[in-house]
Amino acid sequence: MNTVYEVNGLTKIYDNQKKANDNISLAIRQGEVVGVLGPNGAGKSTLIKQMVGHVKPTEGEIRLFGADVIKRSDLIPQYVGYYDQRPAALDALTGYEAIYCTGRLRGMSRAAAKGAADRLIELLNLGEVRKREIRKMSGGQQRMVGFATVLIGELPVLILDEPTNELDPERRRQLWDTLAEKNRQEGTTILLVTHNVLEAEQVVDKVAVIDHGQLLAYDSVGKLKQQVDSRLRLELTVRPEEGERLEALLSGYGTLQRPAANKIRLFMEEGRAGDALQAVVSEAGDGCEEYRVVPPSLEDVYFKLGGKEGSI
Ligand SMILES: Nc1ncnc2c1ncn2[C@@H]1O[C@H](COP(=O)(O)OP(=O)(O)OP(=O)(O)O)[C@@H](O)[C@H]1O
Repeated sequence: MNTVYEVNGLTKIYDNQKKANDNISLAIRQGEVVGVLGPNGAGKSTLIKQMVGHVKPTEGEIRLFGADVIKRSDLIPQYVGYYDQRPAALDALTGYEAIYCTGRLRGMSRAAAKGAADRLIELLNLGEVRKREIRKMSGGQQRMVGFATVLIGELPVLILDEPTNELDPERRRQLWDTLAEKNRQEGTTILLVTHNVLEAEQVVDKVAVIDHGQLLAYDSVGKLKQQVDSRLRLELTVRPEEGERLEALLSGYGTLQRPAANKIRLFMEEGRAGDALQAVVSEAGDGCEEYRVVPPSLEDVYFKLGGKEGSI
């Protein structure tokens, strides 16, 4: 598999002496979907801004298809579609114009750009804002138009910084589905920063976890999960006054947590799940209002590796 991006020993110290990236090295191969996770201020945006040539590294190198992007920043727009929040520079254009013009800037013919803009408007349900100026759109609509401008031109690499911010659940799903489809059909390489860990899990192959500017982990979702915890989790919603009795009932099956008065979590080896469930079904009675068994999630990985609760 070809290497798309290679980041070696990347460090960024801003003028205020803030070290936002600290010796980060990673490689992204063709066709991979990589999620960058980490709490607020971890250094995620700083990393990708350097990868698209918007911020100059203090140390280290970044190669895009083998070329040094610091020396050859002209190559970036040819290969990389970068989505940074909303298309502020295009504020005075309508939805259609913004998408079409971006296609033209990427070298498409008039007919090709028109056809592609029409298809994207249809695909992303943007008919309502086709003729509306971007500055008069809602935040979510602006973001979806921004997303369409990234997609036009079928660039081989997409880099997206928190693309689902401000989007409603239906739009979020549409965005994730569109990215997954693009990756599957065109082999597009995708790097995205997101706080939607649970949603990202449906799409990403690999995860980079960053905190305090350092890369804490970089691996496939499956490998990270194994590394963090391969146990299943039984989650119960209980009547608080029954909590102690139920904890006693389950204590022999694994490790218990009581995250809230009405919640009990039991981490257990796969082989114990049947017996633990049996105990709940036959002995918990009214004390347990709801229960479910869940495998380790990307969210578990994130928290275990240093992500902070409340920051996603
Ligand atoms: N231009 C700048 N000058 C000085 N410090 C900066 C600059 N940009 C970012 N920082 C600082 O660098 C650190 C990393 O910021 P960055 O935006 O990369 O984090 P992030 O992980 O993307 O955060 P968030 O999830 O909140 O968007 C933060 O402490 C931030 O305050």
